[in-house]
Amino acid sequence: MTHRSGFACFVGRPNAGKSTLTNALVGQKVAITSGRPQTTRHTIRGIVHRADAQLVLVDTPGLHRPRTLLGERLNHLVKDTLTEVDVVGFCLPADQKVGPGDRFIAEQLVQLSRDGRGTPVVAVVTKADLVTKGRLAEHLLAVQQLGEWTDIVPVSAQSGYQVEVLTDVLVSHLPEGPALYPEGELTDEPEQVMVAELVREAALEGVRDELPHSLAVVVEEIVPREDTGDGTPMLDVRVNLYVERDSQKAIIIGRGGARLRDVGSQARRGIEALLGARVYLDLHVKVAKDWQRDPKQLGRLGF
Ligand SMILES: Nc1nc2c(ncn2[C@@H]2O[C@H](COP(=O)(O)OP(=O)(O)OP(=O)(O)O)[C@@H](O)[C@H]2O)c(=O)[nH]1
Repeated sequence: MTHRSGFACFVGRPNAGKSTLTNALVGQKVAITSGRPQTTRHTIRGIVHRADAQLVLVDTPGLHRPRTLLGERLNHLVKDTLTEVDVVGFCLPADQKVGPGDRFIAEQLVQLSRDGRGTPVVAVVTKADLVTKGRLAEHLLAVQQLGEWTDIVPVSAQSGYQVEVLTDVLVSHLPEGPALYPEGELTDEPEQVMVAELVREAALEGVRDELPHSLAVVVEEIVPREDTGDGTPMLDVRVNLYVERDSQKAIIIGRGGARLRDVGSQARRGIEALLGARVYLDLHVKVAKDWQRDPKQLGRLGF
């Protein structure tokens, strides 16, 4: 039996279902999903282990037109990722007509496969459960006409429809080779980034409209506590949340600090599950003016 291994990534407009699909393929929640666009800022990988293959999924923040410097950095990150993978899955949600955003990404993919190594692109029609068979057929035709795809696969991450088929198709484009990661390893993303994602997700809950892109989260340190009293392991996790304006700081903190306490306890539950230890979470909210437009600050905040 030949064994294949390699990298795949999903691209697509915001909300196309990339993170949810990654989770469905990997079978465990690793990336952060939400009903709002562009919550995934970092490249988070999930790994599909099979007897005949290992598929490493790179979850990208989504190609989009750069509006701020942050947007440009994200696009570079995406392009770097695309040239490094063995196969690209271009996600197009079945419940939305092919639009200018999709055409923009399609053009970029064509350009990339010309400049790069001719990376195969599989068109993935996501959220198939949301439409009728007739509508799905129409959408598949529209997607076919959008560009040159090695395959077109309709899937539903929600119902599991064709998720196995998609895995087979992606695996078929990987080179022969041994497993790249030991089994059981779900992500090679540093723990700190996942902790930051959990805090960011909790902090944006319910206030996404007010501060969608103005929040950066940096984990300063994760240190085991020396003396925990009863001997059970405990970690001190210190996290800074950066916003651009004082008014945004007030939103995060809430009246009398009530909201920040809720954010802390919600994030802490996730972090304890992730790190497998009790956690003391120390959150600090800071104002960094116009951090999205300042290259120095972007560097310091990890972008
Ligand atoms: N019904 C249905 N909803 C889905 C499916 N896949 C994703 N969704 C929903 O679509 C929304 C967006 O999904 P995400 O996975 O966060 O999309 P994304 O492409 O990663 O989004 P960005 O991180 O913004 O680029 C969420 O509300 C999901 O629950 C699916 O197969 N069926």
